[in-house]
Amino acid sequence: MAEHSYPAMLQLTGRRCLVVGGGRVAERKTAALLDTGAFITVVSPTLTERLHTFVQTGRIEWREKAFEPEDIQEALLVFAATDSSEVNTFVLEALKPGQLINIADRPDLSTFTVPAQLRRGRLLMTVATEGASPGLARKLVNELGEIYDETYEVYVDFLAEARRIVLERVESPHRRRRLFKRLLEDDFLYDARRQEPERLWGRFWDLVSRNSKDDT
Ligand SMILES: C[C@@]1(CC(=O)O)c2cc3[nH]c(cc4nc(cc5[nH]c(cc(n2)[C@H]1CCC(=O)O)[C@@](C)(CC(=O)O)[C@@H]5CCC(=O)O)C(CC(=O)O)=C4CCC(=O)O)c(CCC(=O)O)c3CC(=O)O
Ligand SMILES: NC(=O)C1=CN([C@@H]2O[C@H](COP(=O)(O)OP(=O)(O)OC[C@H]3O[C@@H](n4cnc5c(N)ncnc54)[C@H](O)[C@@H]3O)[C@@H](O)[C@H]2O)C=CC1
Repeated sequence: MAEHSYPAMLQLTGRRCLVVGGGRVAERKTAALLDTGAFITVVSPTLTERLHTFVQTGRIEWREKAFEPEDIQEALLVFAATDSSEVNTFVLEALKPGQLINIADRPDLSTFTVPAQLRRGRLLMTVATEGASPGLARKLVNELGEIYDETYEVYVDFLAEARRIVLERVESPHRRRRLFKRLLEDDFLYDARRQEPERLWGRFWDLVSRNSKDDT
């Protein structure tokens, strides 16, 4: 039986991440780390223009040199993204217990691969093919982007706040479940799409007041 990868959302605030290489692939992996709160170090004699701007704006640290095993230090995630498979394997050999590695040209030796992603605020959709076809992952994410437009950022924020209020005000688990289900019906999404917060919240409060009566 084939062994499949396990999906997980990593919280990287305050953790160290090391990117080895400063080309196109390293740039993409680094860009995806920027808003995670991780400390990002890039080790490479050269950088793309975009990586240079990340250095200039203080978003990443740059060690302008070839990779050495000491660079690994206490990084949780390590990305070996140079154009030399020998260097990438050298990075793997320097890995210490507990560190996770992504090797750009060797998915078979990697502890994790990176899926294609579409973000709408707190909503994240990812597509992975376990290395079978990164292009397909990208294509499907582009298709998802057409269906799940920017409205979803507002909508997910609304759902989060609405959920918090329901948890605070409605005691009966049965009523809560019914409300959560009701909130996912399309009329709320349509209100979010029309950018009419008053109408959206009006509908919500109306629903809550009807459903929290006689609550025991
Ligand atoms: C295993 C994996 C390891 C990893 O990197 O995590 C891996 C491996 C390899 N990719 C290769 C090629 C390309 N990869 C892309 C693009 C992406 N690659 C990504 C992920 C992954 N790529 C992981 C598997 C993900 C999965 O399947 O679920 C994405 C989804 C995420 C990201 O990188 O952030 C990002 C798209 C998202 C976006 O654009 O937003 C493009 C297109 C382009 O560059 O424009 C090309 C060129 C076209 C082509 O070849 O298809 C090669 C051959 C290199 C060579 O020819 O030597 C290897 C090595 C091999 O297959 O052995
Ligand atoms: N996983 C993925 O998504 C993809 C992986 N690839 C693979 O990734 C490799 C890298 O691709 P690109 O970024 O396009 O290459 P690139 O040629 O743009 O960049 C390579 C970078 O590695 C740096 N480098 C070289 N030797 C180094 C060393 N000893 N220590 C530190 N840095 C060093 C270079 O200075 C350069 O910045 C490709 O050779 C290919 O095998 C290619 C496309 C997508």
